[in-house]
Amino acid sequence: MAEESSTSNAAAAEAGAAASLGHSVIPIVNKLQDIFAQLGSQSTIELPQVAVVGSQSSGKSSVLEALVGRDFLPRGSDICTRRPLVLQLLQTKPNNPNDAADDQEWGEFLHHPGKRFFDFNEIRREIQAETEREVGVNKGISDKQIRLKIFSPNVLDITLVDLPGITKVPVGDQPSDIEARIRTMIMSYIKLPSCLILAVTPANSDLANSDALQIAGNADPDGYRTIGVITKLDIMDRGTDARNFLLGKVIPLRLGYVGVVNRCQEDIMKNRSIKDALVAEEKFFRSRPIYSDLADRCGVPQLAKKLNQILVQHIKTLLPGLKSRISAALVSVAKEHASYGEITESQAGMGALLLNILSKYSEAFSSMIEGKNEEMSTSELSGGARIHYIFQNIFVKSLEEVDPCEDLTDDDIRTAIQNATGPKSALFVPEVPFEVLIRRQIARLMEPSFQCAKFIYDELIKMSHRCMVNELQRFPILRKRMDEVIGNFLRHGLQPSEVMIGHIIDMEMDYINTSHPNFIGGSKAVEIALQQVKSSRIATPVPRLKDGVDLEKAPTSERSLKSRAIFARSVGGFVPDQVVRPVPEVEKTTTSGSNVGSSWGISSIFGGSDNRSSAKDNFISKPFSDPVQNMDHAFSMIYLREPPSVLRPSETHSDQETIEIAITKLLLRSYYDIVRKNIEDSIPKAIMHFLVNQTKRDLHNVFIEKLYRDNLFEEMLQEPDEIATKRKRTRETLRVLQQASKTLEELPLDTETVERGYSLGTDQTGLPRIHGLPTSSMYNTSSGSTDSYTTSPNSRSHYASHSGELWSPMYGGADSNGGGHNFGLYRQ
Ligand SMILES: Nc1nc2c(ncn2[C@@H]2O[C@H](COP(=O)(O)OP(=O)(O)OP(=O)(O)O)[C@@H](O)[C@H]2O)c(=O)[nH]1
Repeated sequence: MAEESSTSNAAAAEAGAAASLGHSVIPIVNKLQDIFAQLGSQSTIELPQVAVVGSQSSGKSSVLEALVGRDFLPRGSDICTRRPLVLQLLQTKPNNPNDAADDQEWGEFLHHPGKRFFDFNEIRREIQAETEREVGVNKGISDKQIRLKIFSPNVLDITLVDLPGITKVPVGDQPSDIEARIRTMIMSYIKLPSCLILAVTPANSDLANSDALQIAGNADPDGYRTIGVITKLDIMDRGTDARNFLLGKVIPLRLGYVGVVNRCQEDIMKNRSIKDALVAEEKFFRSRPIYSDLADRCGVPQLAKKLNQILVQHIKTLLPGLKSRISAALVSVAKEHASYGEITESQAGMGALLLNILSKYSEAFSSMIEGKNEEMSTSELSGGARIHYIFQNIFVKSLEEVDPCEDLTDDDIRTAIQNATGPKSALFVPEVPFEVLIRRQIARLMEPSFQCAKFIYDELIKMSHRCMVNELQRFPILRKRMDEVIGNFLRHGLQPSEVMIGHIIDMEMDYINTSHPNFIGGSKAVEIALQQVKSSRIATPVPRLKDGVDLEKAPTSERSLKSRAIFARSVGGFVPDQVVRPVPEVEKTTTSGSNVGSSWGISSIFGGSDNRSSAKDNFISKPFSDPVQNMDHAFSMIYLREPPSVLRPSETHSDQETIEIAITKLLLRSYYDIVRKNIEDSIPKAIMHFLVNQTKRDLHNVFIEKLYRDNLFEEMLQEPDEIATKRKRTRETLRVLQQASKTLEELPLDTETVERGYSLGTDQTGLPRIHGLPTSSMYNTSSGSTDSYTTSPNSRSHYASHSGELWSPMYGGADSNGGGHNFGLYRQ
């Protein structure tokens, strides 16, 4: 007898713990929270909140209390919960597990910040008082929350909500629409997809009319997050039982039902403890054979188990994300740790390390240029690709866009042509001005070519800075010295490439190869120029050119020109600066018109008059000073005007000049194209050869020559203190992450292990180990004894088939019967 009672006490103690909500999940959650903390993230595991709903006095607060395992909620036969109570359970971590003070549990209300309530009876009184402060003493209700935090080392971080019960008839201070108001209030909590609903219905009422199931059905029509709780099984009408309710035969529910027996009002008056109540509950079910085959759906521990299963499912859904975060963190921390390297103190070791760094740097630099860099970016161009871009998209493209005649006005060309012929009237194609002008244009290519080399140089400098950034972090002195060496080396590499660029452009300017097969040549240029002028004349409404010449009237000349690669020309008259003497329009037209008309073409070689002479006539305003005539004072002197300091060609173009200009432009463009192609090809080659490839080839040697000195090892491999600290810190983070990853791998998330309860510890190796606890159920502690009733797999499948439950928890389907569980309660 004595033995039986001690067994019963032990069972009661264990039941208290086992019945608590989340008891068996706490170790998993704790471990996961630790992992989050190790990852340095603020985020924690968010568990779904649990709300109890049901009609007034159905036993909601009693169920919640039993799940929490502490008496602290006002309960009574009358309306008790009149404001929503949001109860946040928060786990405290004992600083010292051996210190009893660390085991303390207390409550804190939002409306009493900072005040700790260690006496749970006082918490109950404060809930009552706070309710009354808001809604008076006469049964009034309010949707204004009371927020209470319970701190305890033995709870799971979860939020529970106790809601006012549904009532139909207003009493006391209740408004006439009390039912609608309460329903709206309840819905605002249970409609949240993350809310688990405990739909509480007393067994002594009609389940088909259950307010709880009705409102839960509205919020969760698929039943993925609603558990039916049948209370007061002990006060059912004699001769009735709740079997059909529990089996889901009255109203099927996906997550099923759990029947419970809480303390009656008398128990409350007598201050019966929850532990005792759990023992009494167990006795109740044990003494009712009608429930013997429904062991998995009878009793508060079973309700806690069901909730635990759902929480496990929830945690399972979080794991993949957590795992990938840990893996990512592991990779980056491992890399960072490797970048801090190991400490080397011997001279030989330092030499080898330095040599290794210099070689790796040179290789990394070459790889960057060649595009073989391991850490190749996919978001932007880097290394060699940027060099290619500078050559092709900047240098070549800019050159292609250049028009060699762009900054040459017709007047410039005309002036050049006239200057080139000197005092004579030139007869043939203006070759000299072409060469002068093309040289000027080729010279323009010098600057962009130098610029291109500078861009590549800058690019190489940038690349050198990006090389081995992490690895060299620990050796700032070496990094600085290497930057100096490579900077000097690149600067020296720039010089020969610039010299070469100068040569290439000079070569192009030095010899204008008019025999180049791609050059248009004089005759073709003449032909095209004539066509151009002709078609432009046709296009213009005025049939005559500005100087009054109709080219159609010169067919012979054209033919002659077409047949020859050169053509004769008649130089347009020089007109002095307009300031000197403006030429009347009529006079100009007549002069040049007759000129061109007669001198255009081959015929003009022999018969053409020189414009300059006619122009000259215009300038004569004073008699020529002659010594003979000077003697004769009877005659007035003829004075020539001083030639103007600046002479410009006349404003008007002769027809011939127009063609000459067109020809010159054609020749310029054609030859420029040839040069441009050469430059576009040879400048990048020169830069690659003298600067880029030279650097690649010789960098390693230069490093060795400049930096690999016995007496420099120590100085260059000097590490800042901060690196040593970082190395230590990352080593620790790495260890923690490895452990977290291993813990995660070993988390026993199969339902069976979780239900049985387990704890995670650390073995001597520092790695986590898992203990299976004997059991989380009070009912099979004495397995093998006659009091232990284990449900056989057969019997489980039997009642499963009768259950009418569609077990598929909100986080993705698990079998509520949890094949292989050992939760048998009662003798069959
Ligand atoms: N006999 C018996 N009485 C119970 C049981 N559950 C609750 N009671 C009693 O029923 C009354 C109401 O319980 P509460 O837990 O306050 O019910 P509630 O649904 O929270 O009530 P309100 O918040 O007022 O809506 C109390 O007197 C409880 O002691 C049970 O399983 N058996």
